[in-house]
Amino acid sequence: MASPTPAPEGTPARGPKPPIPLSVLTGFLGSGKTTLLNRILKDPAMADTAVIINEFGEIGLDHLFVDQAGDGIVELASGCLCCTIRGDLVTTLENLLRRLDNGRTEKLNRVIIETTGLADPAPILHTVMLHPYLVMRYRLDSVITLVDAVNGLSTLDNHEEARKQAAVADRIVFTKTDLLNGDEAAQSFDALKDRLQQLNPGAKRLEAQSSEATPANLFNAGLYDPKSKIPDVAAWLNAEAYEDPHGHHHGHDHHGHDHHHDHAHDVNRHSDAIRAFTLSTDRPVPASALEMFLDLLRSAHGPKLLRVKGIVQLAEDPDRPVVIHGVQHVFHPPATLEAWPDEDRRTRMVFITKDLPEGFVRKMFEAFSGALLPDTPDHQALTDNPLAVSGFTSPVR
Ligand SMILES: Nc1nc2c(ncn2[C@@H]2O[C@H](COP(=O)(O)OP(=O)(O)OP(=O)(O)O)[C@@H](O)[C@H]2O)c(=O)[nH]1
Repeated sequence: MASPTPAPEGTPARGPKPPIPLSVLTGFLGSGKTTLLNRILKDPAMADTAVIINEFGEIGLDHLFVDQAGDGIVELASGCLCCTIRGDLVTTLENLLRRLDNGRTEKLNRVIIETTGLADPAPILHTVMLHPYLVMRYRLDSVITLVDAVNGLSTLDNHEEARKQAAVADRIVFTKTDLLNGDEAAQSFDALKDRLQQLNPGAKRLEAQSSEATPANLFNAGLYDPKSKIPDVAAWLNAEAYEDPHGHHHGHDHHGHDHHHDHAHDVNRHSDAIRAFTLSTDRPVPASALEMFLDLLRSAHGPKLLRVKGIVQLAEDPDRPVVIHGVQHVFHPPATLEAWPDEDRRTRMVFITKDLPEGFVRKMFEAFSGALLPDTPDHQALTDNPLAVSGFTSPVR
């Protein structure tokens, strides 16, 4: 069993290699993952990609195979690599690095992990985020979720896993749009899009059959675009997309009924427990307050945080923003940027939560960041007695 090695032998002395972008391709059973992969792997922009899949038997990449190597990694005619998860994902990811470091593979531009149809992508992201070596060599790029335009709505209605897959996506790709015939199908597709808007307003949407489903549009959704020095934080966060298109302000709705979600019932009879919202403040946040906020949120409500992304202006170092990125209870090591990418220097965080109301997170953030509401315990009280936090769930929906 391979264990992480801090400095692989044979690494050229010219410093560490840039981390390899890693994307997760997910989508419900039969949603068209293999079909899309087969198509995009032929694109020259996908050269030197490695695809990790669960079972070869399931995937129709046979015609691309040319060479079966001992480590279970297969070289495709396109120059890409393909491997199954034979041991665990860590071993598979290490094997790819080993090939790169010992020169058996010359270049590795990208890794794509195709999940099984029923998988929750979070544990895959955790595997990389929690591993001290892998987190240095790979960087999380995008979660791409495929949604069947015909069956997607009923799949979302009936399967929790499908809702989670959609909620954590950076890209939502509609497949089988060619099968949408007639008014009824068109209406159902509109309802599907509305439903996804509720689950995950920030994800960019594409149609698999259209010319827009290119590698450039599917990938590079992460914070770091290798071509630009200053990361495009605004595109990564896409915080504007979380704003209510109907003009209701979430933040002013702490008490009683939440009309934003009421009108949503027209399209969403099932009242998803998944919520997407954004918090922002132009007041710099003390580093200790940020740490306590995230710690408390993570330790008390980790499983309910499907995805958290943010850029934070620290009181101690306001010119160098900190980027946070969490999936459930696991947070990526925070990254400090050398400068703000544009003139917007507000702290902005986007949340996709399950069974965790927006008002609760908002109040907790306001308490820690110092923007106190009159009826909110101050952050000193919260940290003196973290159990007190549960006390202010009651008035908030
Ligand atoms: N008409 C049409 N059929 C599609 C499209 N995408 C996929 N299919 C078909 O849908 C079926 C399932 O596609 P796959 O690519 O195998 O789906 P998958 O997500 O990899 O399936 P699993 O690995 O079983 O989860 C196949 O018969 C495909 O030919 C599409 O855009 N239009």
